[in-house]
Amino acid sequence: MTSYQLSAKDEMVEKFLDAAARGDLSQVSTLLSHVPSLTNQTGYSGWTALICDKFIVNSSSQTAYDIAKFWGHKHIADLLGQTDDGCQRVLLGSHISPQENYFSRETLDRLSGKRTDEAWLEAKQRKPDTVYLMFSNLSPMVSTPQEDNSAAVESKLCRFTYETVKDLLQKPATVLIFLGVEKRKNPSPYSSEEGIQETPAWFAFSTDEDAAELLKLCTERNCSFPKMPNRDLLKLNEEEAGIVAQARSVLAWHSRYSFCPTCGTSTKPEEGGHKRICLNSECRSLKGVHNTCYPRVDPVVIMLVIHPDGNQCLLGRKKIFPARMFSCLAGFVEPGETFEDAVRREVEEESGVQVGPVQYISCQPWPMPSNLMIGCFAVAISTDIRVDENEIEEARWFTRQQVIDSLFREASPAFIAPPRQTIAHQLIRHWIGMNANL
Ligand SMILES: NC(=O)C1=CN([C@@H]2O[C@H](COP(=O)(O)OP(=O)(O)OC[C@H]3O[C@@H](n4cnc5c(N)ncnc54)[C@H](OP(=O)(O)O)[C@@H]3O)[C@@H](O)[C@H]2O)C=CC1
Ligand SMILES: [Mg+2]
Ligand SMILES: [Mg+2]
Ligand SMILES: [Mg+2]
Ligand SMILES: [Zn+2]
Repeated sequence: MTSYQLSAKDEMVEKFLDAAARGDLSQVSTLLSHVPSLTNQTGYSGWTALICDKFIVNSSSQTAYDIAKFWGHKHIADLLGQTDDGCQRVLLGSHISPQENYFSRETLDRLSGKRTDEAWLEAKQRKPDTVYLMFSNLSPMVSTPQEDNSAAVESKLCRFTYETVKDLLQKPATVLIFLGVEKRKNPSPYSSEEGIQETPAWFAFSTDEDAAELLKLCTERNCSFPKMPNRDLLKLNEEEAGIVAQARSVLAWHSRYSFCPTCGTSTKPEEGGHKRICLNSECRSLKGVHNTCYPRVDPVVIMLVIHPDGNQCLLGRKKIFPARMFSCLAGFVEPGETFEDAVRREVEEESGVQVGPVQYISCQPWPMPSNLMIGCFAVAISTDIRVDENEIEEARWFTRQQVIDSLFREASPAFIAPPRQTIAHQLIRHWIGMNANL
C-alpha cells in the first residue's frame, strides 16, 4: 500500500468532487443526502466543491476565480470576482504563494554588486569558511551514501576549502565563478549590508585535471563526477540543486565561449566569472551591450495541452525517453516570439494539434545546459494528432483517470510520468488538481 492509495473516506470525497466537477447534480445530491459533511471536504488535490470559501486555493495556487477565468466562464468569474463590498478584487497574485520547482531554490544571496569588487572577492576566496564546489566535464563532485545507482539514493555535493583547492585554482585551464554568500537563516531586522557580506561565500570551479586524481582530494565516501546530468543531478536535495542550477549553467557557458563570437579572438572571465570579455581592444563586442559577454539563458516553453472537453491531456514521447514514458511537449522560444505564440507553434509543429488560450503556470531553471523552462497550460482547439517524427515518436491524449493512475497508483498505468523533479511532472500534477468542467 502506498501513501497515495486512498482510504474509503477519501474515495467518497473524490467521488463527490468528481461528480461536482462533471456537473452531475443527481449524484451530488445523493452523496450529500448520505454524508452532509462532504460539502466542506478537501480532496488530495486541494479542491473543495466550492461551497465554503471562494478564496481557497488548490495545490496549483489557483482560486475558483482563476479557473473560471481560464476556462472562459465569464459569468462565474464575474460573480466570484465581486467582493462583499461589491468591488472587483484582483485575486491573481494577491495571496498566492509561488510554486517552487526543483532547481529553483535560491539558497545563496548572489551579491551581484560585489562581482566587480576584486579585492573583496580575493579576500573571500581565502577565508576558511568559504565553500568550493569542484566540476569536471560540467559535473559537480558528489558523494552518495552507498554505491547504488537507483534514483531513490540522495547525493550530496562535495564541499572543499581554499587550502585543499588553492593549487588547482592557479592552473590556467581552471575557471572560477563566485556564486554568492549564504543567506542568513534568521535575518535580524538590523542586519546591515556588511553583515550579509560576512556570511560564508560559495565558489564553483571547473578543472580539466585527471578526474581520478581529483577524487582523491575528497574525504567523503563514494565520490564521483556523475556521467548523466539529466538523471544524476536530480538526486540532490532542493537547496543543492538550486546552487548547481546556477553553477552548471555558468560553467557550461564558459566552456563554450573561450573565443569571441564577434571576432574570434580569445576571451577572458571577469566579474567573478559572470562576464567574458574579448582580448581584442578593437572588438565591437567591447562597445555597447552585447549578449555574447554574459552567460546565456535559453527560454523553452513547456506546456500541458488540455483537450477541449477538459478531461484529457496531450503527452508525447521522444525516442530517447525510457520505455513507456510520456511527457509534456516542449520547445525553444524563437527570436521575436511571445511565450504564447511559441506554445502554439511548437504544439502544432510536433503534434498537429492547434491551441487557443495559453496560461503561464510556473518556471524552472534547467541547467542542461542553460534553459529556462516556462511552464504553461494550453487549451486545444483541434484534436487530431499528426506527429512530427523528427522530434516526437508518439503523442496521445490521456484521460484524467489514466493520469491519476500513473501519478498515484502502482498498478500498470497506461504510461509512465516524468520524474517529480521535472516541471513536466508538476504541470501534469497541477492539472489533476484542477476541476475539469468548472
Ligand atoms: N524540465 C522538464 O520538465 C523538461 C525539460 N526539457 C528540456 O527542454 C529543452 C527543449 O525541448 P525540446 O523539445 O528538445 O525543444 P524543441 O522542440 O525546440 O526541439 C529541439 C531541437 O531544436 C533545436 N535547438 C537546440 N537549441 C536551440 C535553441 N537554443 N533555439 C532554437 N532551437 C534549438 C535542436 O535542433 P538541431 O539539433 O537539429 O539543431 C534541437 O534538437 C531540452 O533541452 C530538454 O532537456 C524538455 C522536456 C521536459
Ligand atoms: Mg519542437
Ligand atoms: Mg520539442
Ligand atoms: Mg523548436
Ligand atoms: Zn571580439
